[in-house]
Amino acid sequence: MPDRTVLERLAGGLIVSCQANPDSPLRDSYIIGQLALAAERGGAVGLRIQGFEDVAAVRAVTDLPIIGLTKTDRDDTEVYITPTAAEGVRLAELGAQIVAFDATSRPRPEPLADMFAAVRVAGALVMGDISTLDEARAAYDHGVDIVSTTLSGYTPYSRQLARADWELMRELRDAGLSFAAEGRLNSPADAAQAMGLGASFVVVGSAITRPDVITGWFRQALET
Ligand SMILES: CC(=O)N[C@H](C=O)[C@@H](O)[C@H](O)[C@H](O)COP(=O)(O)O
Repeated sequence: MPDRTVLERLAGGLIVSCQANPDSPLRDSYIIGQLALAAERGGAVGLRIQGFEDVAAVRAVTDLPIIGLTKTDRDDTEVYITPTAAEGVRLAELGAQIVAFDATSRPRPEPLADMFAAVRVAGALVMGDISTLDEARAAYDHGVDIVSTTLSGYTPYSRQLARADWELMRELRDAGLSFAAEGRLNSPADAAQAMGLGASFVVVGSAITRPDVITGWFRQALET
């Protein structure tokens, strides 16, 4: 059975997403492991890690809780974050205590409830990456342990914002639904604001672990 106390370990804390796109110079599992160690040194209470190799590499260097996911391009669906139960189970076997799934309302290859159940049997909790309040409600109906605002702006029907989706966070809070805040939290002030809006914990990626993206922010600021 999954260890539910992992959510208590994460509560109120910072989870750092250590991911590198295939075209990034940082795309190397050793480097991802080093980014994870740097995040731990800075006080992260958990890590969000993409792909089997990176989850294994990070598990080998730290005991921090891992939220694992895959990013899989498929011809038959728009869903790309952990689209199948088999991927989720493998992530759990490699040491992810929480597996993140796309929990949007888009057509998917396998039913959410089945994927959640399979991952639980493998010993991990499930996070539902959502883009709207309705998707969060549906994810809880299907038995999710926590939802994350990850996919706001990444479905055509959700708010398309250049900043974090504070409105979605307020909606989740007002509906009494536990949530992780994630997506475009690009400064310490953003992270603190998300906690102030009732997030259980916050997940930050680009602003900490994507120097190519951060460099672009600075370059743009100099151009204007
Ligand atoms: C939409 C999607 O695929 N998000 C991914 C989910 O794991 C990551 O690429 C993000 O970096 C992560 O969600 C953190 O967000 P931000 O990098 O904005 O702090």
